[in-house]
Amino acid sequence: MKTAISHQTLESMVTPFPHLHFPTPQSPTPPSQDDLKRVAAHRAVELVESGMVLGLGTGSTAIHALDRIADLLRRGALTDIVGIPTSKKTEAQALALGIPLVDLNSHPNIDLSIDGADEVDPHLNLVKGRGGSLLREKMIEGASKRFVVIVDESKLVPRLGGSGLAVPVEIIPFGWEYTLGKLKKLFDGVSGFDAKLRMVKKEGKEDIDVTDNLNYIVDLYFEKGIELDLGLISDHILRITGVVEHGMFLGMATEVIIAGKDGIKVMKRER
Ligand SMILES: O=C(CO)[C@H](O)[C@H](O)COP(=O)(O)O
Repeated sequence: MKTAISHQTLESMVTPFPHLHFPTPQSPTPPSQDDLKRVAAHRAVELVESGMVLGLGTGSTAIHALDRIADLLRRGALTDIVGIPTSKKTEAQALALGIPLVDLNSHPNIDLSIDGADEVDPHLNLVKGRGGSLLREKMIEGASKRFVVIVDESKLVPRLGGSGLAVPVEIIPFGWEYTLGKLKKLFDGVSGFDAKLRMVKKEGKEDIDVTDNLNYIVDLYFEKGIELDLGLISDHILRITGVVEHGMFLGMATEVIIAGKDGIKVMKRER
């Protein structure tokens, strides 16, 4: 699989927003980040056809896709859709919206998954899982014929890990300090590297964050982004016993829909 993306091709794919209102130059309010997330999500939902099995993403961008799908189902513009949620949160949201759900066991061949991302690099590699759902997302999106990523332009980075935010790794709770130590050792000597167990505030108290799969998350920080070979890093992380999965989605996205102040850009991967 090779990516055919350059800045030039990216620019040439810029299209105006065809169906959504945006403030004109006369208008004082620029689109908010949430407006941009909704625009990208609605564009992706244009790819949904009746009868499809859909992977339903997790997060503040993916919820706009769920809302739109539910709206089209209610109006009869889409029929016979079933969705597979990538998290318990998405499952609850989809049920509340009336989207029929199935699971990966009964439906292992997914037509289309739509999900957000935390970072997108120029080769369509992603960091996902700052919302904690990376494992189910990777399983479901990996089982999809088409995996469409929806982001606002703030998610574009020259290299993964480059936004200063974390690259998450899901680990089993047993011996977590041992696994954290192994991850730290792997990147020993990498300047500006740090690794921390993800914590969460619950009722005013700090507690360990637990995933839908009852695992923990270690967040890896790379001050300058990952300057090493991503495939190699992926292999080394996955080889640590105690690691379940990491949040680098390499070569998985078939296209990325990016909403920015100037319009929508679509980056596609050639198969
Ligand atoms: O990977 C994810 C959750 O695990 C999300 O897709 C990612 O965190 C992006 O979230 P948002 O759309 O809220 O910015």
